[in-house]
Amino acid sequence: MEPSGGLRRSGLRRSSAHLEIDGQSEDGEHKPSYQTEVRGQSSEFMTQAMEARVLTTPCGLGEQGLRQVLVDVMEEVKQSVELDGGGAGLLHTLLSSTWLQALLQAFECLHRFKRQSPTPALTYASGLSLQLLIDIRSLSGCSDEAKELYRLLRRPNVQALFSAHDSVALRDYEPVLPPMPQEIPPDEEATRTVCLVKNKQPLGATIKRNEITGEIFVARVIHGGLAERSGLLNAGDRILEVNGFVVDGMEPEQVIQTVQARSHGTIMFKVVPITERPVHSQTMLYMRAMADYSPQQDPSIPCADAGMGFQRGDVLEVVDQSDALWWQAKKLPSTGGCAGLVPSANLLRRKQREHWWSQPYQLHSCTQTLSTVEEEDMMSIDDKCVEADEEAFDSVELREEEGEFSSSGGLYIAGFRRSLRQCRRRSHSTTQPSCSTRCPASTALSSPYEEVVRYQRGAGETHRLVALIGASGVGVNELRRRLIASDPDHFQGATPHTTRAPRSHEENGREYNFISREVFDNMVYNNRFLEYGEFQGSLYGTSIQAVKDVLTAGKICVIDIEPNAIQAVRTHELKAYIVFIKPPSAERLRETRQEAVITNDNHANRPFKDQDLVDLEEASRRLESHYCQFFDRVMLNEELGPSTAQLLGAAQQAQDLPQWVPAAWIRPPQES
Ligand SMILES: Nc1ncnc2c1ncn2[C@@H]1O[C@H](COP(=O)(O)OP(=O)(O)OP(=O)(O)O)[C@@H](O)[C@H]1O
Repeated sequence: MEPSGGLRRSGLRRSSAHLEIDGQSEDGEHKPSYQTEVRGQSSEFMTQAMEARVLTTPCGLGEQGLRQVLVDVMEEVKQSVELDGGGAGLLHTLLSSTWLQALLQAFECLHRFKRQSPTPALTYASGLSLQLLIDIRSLSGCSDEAKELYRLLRRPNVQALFSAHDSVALRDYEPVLPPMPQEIPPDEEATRTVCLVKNKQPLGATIKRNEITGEIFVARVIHGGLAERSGLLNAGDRILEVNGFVVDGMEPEQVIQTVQARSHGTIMFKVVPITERPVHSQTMLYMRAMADYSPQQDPSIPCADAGMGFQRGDVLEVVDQSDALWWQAKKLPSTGGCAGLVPSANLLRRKQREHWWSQPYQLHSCTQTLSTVEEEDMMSIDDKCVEADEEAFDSVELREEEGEFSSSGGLYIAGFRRSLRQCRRRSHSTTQPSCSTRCPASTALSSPYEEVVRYQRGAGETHRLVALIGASGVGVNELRRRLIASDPDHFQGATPHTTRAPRSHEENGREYNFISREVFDNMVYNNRFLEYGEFQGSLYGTSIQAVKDVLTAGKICVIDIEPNAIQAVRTHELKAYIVFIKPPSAERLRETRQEAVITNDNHANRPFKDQDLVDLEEASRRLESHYCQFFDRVMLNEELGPSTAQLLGAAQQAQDLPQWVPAAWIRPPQES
């Protein structure tokens, strides 16, 4: 029981029933009030019965006494017990408890004493009379009244009266309080009865056992769960009983079974609350998962049922980071339910390193054989391309270019050169191919979560770069070309650089920026390229500046990239919106790609074969499975018309609607 100074009337509330017994004397003086907490849900009729009782109880407790109020309450509770086995029974047990009765007796005793106790007029009357006698004698000429007072004070009977007064005033007349009942366990007053009403939802708390003492504790309270919402159970509380069963020495599983025995209805815990409650600071932290996690496959999770699985790309709202190892989070879009346990960034990184239980999307090629095999796969395709007739590529390039001129009414759309696309397959990202930075996968390993924030481009800001990515042959370039052609004043590609000599029809700065190998090398050295590569002895690359030129001209820059360039475009200044172009099913591919041509085999520009469709599906699946966490949008390229319209919508939404972006993009440049 803890005193409180409020003036509340007693009552049981409907959903979180407090029994509050307050006092106010008839003369309006505040009396100490006592509050016993029995939270939980009492039944409707109990609530009404108690509230009715309260309303008819006179305010002043002086005459009737607290115990009388309690006796009345108990009488009503007794009648309700037969009707309601939950809340009423609990309240009856509480009000009948010996310790509560003893405390109320002590309270009444003190209350009576405070009202009736005589208080001395002076603490030392003899001393004051002596002082007066001395003062009067020291006067040179005193009045008759002063002489009279002097005579009175010197009388032996008056002196005896003062002396008697002083000895009475000095004595201690504190009341003797009734003894506390012997049978109360010493720590009984430190326990709390917590009553929660379960309605088929989980309790939202985990428990642990002290292996030495066998004591059971609340290990963690899950955010948004029943226990957390009640505010009555805290991590560190020691559980003594569950529904009347003593739990000390029980296996945690047995305790859980006892709790789970009731899928709904009242569960009563007797707990010793933790003395120092942890301070919860509400965090508004959002993280994009850069790794997959499955609690069911993680033997180290403290409670798999409380765990929450996620996949790369999921955005998590982290609601509790108080535990260094296990955070609590909700997956967005959140339906407002219970949070789940997820490994902290450090723990997940450690697990990824161990990686014996999980499948991180792509371990770095230094450490994982699979990745190496896949890379070799791609290289072998590359080699085949290189072996193909050089003239074939040149003629394709020329034809494309002519097509672009004619289809766009004299408009030239840069950046579609076949040779550039071919050279990409052995390309480099802007960061030099050091082992740790070359592929985005390595970054994800060091950072399994990426903090994200909601971002919407401001009116005066440049547009976000739109970067398309997809397996070769899926239609990335076809869609990009159609998007730009649909509104060339609004969309534009970035003009690539090459060391190749210009052809007769080519203009510097239109098809390519033609530069010397020396200049190209210098640009590579200074990290000026998003990606670059070599094809048939010439270097090709897309520079950051070429993209920025389009953006600063107020247009939306649309480029296509290889996975190696993902990291290079995900920057504060480009804020790339990455669209993954996905093929439809093999059957739909066959139907829609009747007129399509492919250039990723020994032959350039030949019709799709069945095996091409199978390969395309497989390459696309691999690409998605490795890099999906970086995709802002996944788009199916089924039929060209609707797909172009869909891409147009996505590119526009990237500029106009709020999107999750890495928090580092939004922070001031020096912090990112
Ligand atoms: N939705 C579609 N329906 C029919 N044909 C399509 C569709 N999308 C693309 N194509 C055709 O498929 C072929 C390959 O497309 P595209 O050249 O755009 O592929 P890509 O993804 O850029 O790959 P690469 O860089 O290897 O050429 C082209 O002939 C293109 O016209």
